[in-house]
Amino acid sequence: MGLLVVAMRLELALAGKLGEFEFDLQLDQVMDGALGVFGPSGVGKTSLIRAIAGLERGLPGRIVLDGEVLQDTAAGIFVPIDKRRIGLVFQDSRLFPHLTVRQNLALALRQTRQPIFSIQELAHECCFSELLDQPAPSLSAGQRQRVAIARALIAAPRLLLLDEPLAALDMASRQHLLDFLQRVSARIPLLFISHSVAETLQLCDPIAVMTSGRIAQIGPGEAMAPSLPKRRGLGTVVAVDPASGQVTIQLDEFAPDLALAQVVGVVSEPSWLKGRE
Ligand SMILES: Nc1ncnc2c1ncn2[C@@H]1O[C@H](COP(=O)(O)OP(=O)(O)OP(=O)(O)O)[C@@H](O)[C@H]1O
Repeated sequence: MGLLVVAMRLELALAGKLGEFEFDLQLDQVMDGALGVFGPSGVGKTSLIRAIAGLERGLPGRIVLDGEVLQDTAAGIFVPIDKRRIGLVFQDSRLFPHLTVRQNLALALRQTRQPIFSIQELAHECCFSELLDQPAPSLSAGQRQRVAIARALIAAPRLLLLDEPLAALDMASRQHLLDFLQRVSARIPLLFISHSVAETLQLCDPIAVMTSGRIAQIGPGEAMAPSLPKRRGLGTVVAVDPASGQVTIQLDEFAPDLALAQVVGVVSEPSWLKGRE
């Protein structure tokens, strides 16, 4: 990947209802790097990226990307999804089931005359080179997600929208892909939705916080961090040494503040150990 900083302006003003849920989405943002969108379940994050991608016709208003009007309901403009040059990855992205991984990627490659990545490069970066000739249905959920990210990138989108793209992945793959997405964001601006504060803070700057159909706040990652939910994660105790008080915990969610095998403290006499052998 060469170094080329790409920035583009995204202007968005959409107001209306989907079902009983009311939206008033306003955003005017230079997309440069990765914009994180954070918020509890059901506040409208997926609807926001569906609208930008051209999958949501139910929200009237205006969307302008890089000076191109993608939607202007009053003027009767709605550019269809395949003409927007916007990549999209969902939590449970589907591949074409009758094709191999390579064929899925080759099909997406046909959508662009100016590819940024080759199939081999993406297979290597997203760690699925050995799966290229496998039929798509044989993939695990995590493998499918890695291929879905590659498929979105191979079409050389001008903007990549990611909705919980790493949810199906194990910790090591998540960290690997976060590093890769960080490098990608120097070439292609990203809009990244995740329920993980740690992931969002690692990859994204700025960060937008949504509440009930609106973008309530947007600001630099550092400034937004204190208003994000407290970092929590699941972990499993894998070893206890009562003599030294050392408890080894394997984290199920990666924690960017902690290095591998870092000692964060010693439990002198954990109460929950009392009475155990
Ligand atoms: N096409 C639709 N018809 C009716 N209601 C809809 C439609 N699309 C979205 N909604 C409603 O809009 C609200 C926001 O949904 P959305 O999926 O965008 O939230 P979210 O923040 O992405 O949630 P999660 O984090 O759980 O994925 C929900 O109440 C949902 O039921």
